[in-house]
Amino acid sequence: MIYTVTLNPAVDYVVTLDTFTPGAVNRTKSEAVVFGGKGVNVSLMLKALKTESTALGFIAGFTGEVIRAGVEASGVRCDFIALESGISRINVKLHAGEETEINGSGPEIPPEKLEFFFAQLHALKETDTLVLSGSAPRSLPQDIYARIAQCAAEKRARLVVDASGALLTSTLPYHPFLVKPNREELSALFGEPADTDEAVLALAGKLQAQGAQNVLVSMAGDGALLRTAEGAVYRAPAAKGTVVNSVGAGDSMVGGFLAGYEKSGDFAEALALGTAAGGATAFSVGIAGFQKIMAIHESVRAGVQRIG
Ligand SMILES: Nc1ncnc2c1ncn2[C@@H]1O[C@H](COP(=O)(O)OP(=O)(O)O)[C@@H](O)[C@H]1O
Ligand SMILES: O=P(O)(O)OC[C@H]1O[C@](O)(COP(=O)(O)O)[C@@H](O)[C@@H]1O
Repeated sequence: MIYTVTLNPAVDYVVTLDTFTPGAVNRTKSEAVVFGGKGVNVSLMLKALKTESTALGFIAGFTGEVIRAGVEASGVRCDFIALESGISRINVKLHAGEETEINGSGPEIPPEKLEFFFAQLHALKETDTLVLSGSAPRSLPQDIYARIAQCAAEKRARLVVDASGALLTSTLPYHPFLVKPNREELSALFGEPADTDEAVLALAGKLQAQGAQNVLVSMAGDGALLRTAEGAVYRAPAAKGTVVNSVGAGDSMVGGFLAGYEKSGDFAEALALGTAAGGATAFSVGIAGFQKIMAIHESVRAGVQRIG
């Protein structure tokens, strides 16, 4: 079973405006509400690709209940822990020429609820995959990702991490099967530019030297690069289409990659499906559905190349 962990799920409020003027009253042109948080999005994409998963994490208040109901209605099994106070985040995604995001910090998670979460993880098995994605609410200890990663390692479950900064690096000693930074996150991790394929691959190699197995670097409209544990390098072109809302594209790439890898055990296939899934979501308001992904899958797949 694939388990996704979203310590900090969110309702994403996606608004478009012709122009955005700070300090003034701005009126929207369109608005939409979608359920988000990185692990939740991975589960939604896995479902779209007919791959089962269970969504874990913490929800709170009316927004938490909306997230649970929405995710369950999509057919994803949820085992969220409900908090007794606070609300799950409402993250604002502003589209006014460029994309601006305002992400909340999330509700307080009391120690007993955290203990309950670790008890859930205790049931992990060697055949399971644990996907650890997104930020952690401020109330959680700084080593939270390391502790979860250690738990997965003890159970010999496959670990996948999509997070930034110290949250990501703290998991590397536990040898995650896959990490998926985007180009900006990769550059920020090392304080070095990641503006060419060579630079990206060199930094991906540094992540491997610190313990990561396979490194998938998403590069938005420039596609993606994968450096495998064996040192093979694959490049995928970005899908062609009109961008509607690229929020969730990275999570969709992780979901697509895992669905592709589960089905084929082949990195090129996994990369192709991940890239198609990411593109299809960028061309949609929320997480893309099966038809939209399949419509671009073949052309992306034909463009995937082994370059090293
Ligand atoms: N503008 C775009 N055109 C085509 N594909 C895109 C676009 N934006 C994202 N994607 C696809 O989704 C993947 C993940 O997007 P990216 O923006 O890099 O991730 P994140 O959301 O984590 O920042 C990319 O590698 C690409 O395959
Ligand atoms: O946990 P974080 O880092 O604040 O990110 C949460 C946000 O990320 C998203 O999951 C989208 O992530 P990506 O665009 O990286 O795929 C949103 O749905 C959510 O609002």
